[in-house]
Amino acid sequence: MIEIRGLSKSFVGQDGGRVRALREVDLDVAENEFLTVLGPSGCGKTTLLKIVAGLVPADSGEVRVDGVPVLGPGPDRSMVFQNFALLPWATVLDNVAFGLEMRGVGRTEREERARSLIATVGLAGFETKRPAELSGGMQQRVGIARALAVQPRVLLMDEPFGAVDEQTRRLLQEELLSIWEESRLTVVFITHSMEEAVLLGDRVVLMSARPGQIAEIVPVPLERPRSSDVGALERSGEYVEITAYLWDRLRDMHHEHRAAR
Ligand SMILES: Nc1ncnc2c1ncn2[C@@H]1O[C@H](COP(=O)(O)OP(=O)(O)OP(=O)(O)O)[C@@H](O)[C@H]1O
Repeated sequence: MIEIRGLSKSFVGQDGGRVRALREVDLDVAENEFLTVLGPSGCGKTTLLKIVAGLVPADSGEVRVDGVPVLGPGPDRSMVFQNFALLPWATVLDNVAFGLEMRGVGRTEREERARSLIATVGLAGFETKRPAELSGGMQQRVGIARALAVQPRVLLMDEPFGAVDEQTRRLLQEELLSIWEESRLTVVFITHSMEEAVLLGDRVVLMSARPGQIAEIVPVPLERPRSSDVGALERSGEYVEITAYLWDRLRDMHHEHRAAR
């Protein structure tokens, strides 16, 4: 469904030097797949996601969604950001309905859809609050509802649970899993957590640093649905084994990177 071919991207750093963020990345994401992306800091994960979102142009290569080249942002793809990126002056309801308003959906319909999604993410009753009145976890629930409001086919999530406490993170993981299990969404999810990558993903993409390339793709053959008993899953031998394998690979990559410098 998402085809990424030969994607390269460089930036000019503050010292005027060139930073190669991505080099010749090829990746396919299947329809309804939950793909997680893991890699050392600065390996180009966010850049990759932003190029798929159409927010940043690639230097070379291309991204296609259902065969159509990505030339900019589109209603088929929604992004969820680590720092929530909500409109501070707008209510929860208006934040969630914002994308629909931009697309010209009438007030009654957009408010109806927004209310239903606010309930889905567990925030019924908070429609008139503003972001500053909410906890980080609640703000990210708004971020997820806002992304889902436009009924995208692809959800692009950039470390969405990186800024919330551990307990909230667990709840949000379970909620995201159940939303995804009931939908036909395709998800690309960036994380720093090996555990999160395994818990959520059908496959884990391991990226290596400078320039960012795909080092390996690790399948996660754990049973679905996973939302009902995350605790049991985390105690299973398979889960522990895959997580340990990811750590071995990341540690090797870290040592190789240090040796090459
Ligand atoms: N707009 C920009 N201008 C200059 N350099 C940039 C820009 N955006 C990203 N970079 C550089 O490109 C490289 C990849 O950045 P990117 O944010 O994609 O990595 P990341 O893997 O998401 O990092 P992290 O895990 O720390 O969020 C980094 O070296 C970063 O400093």
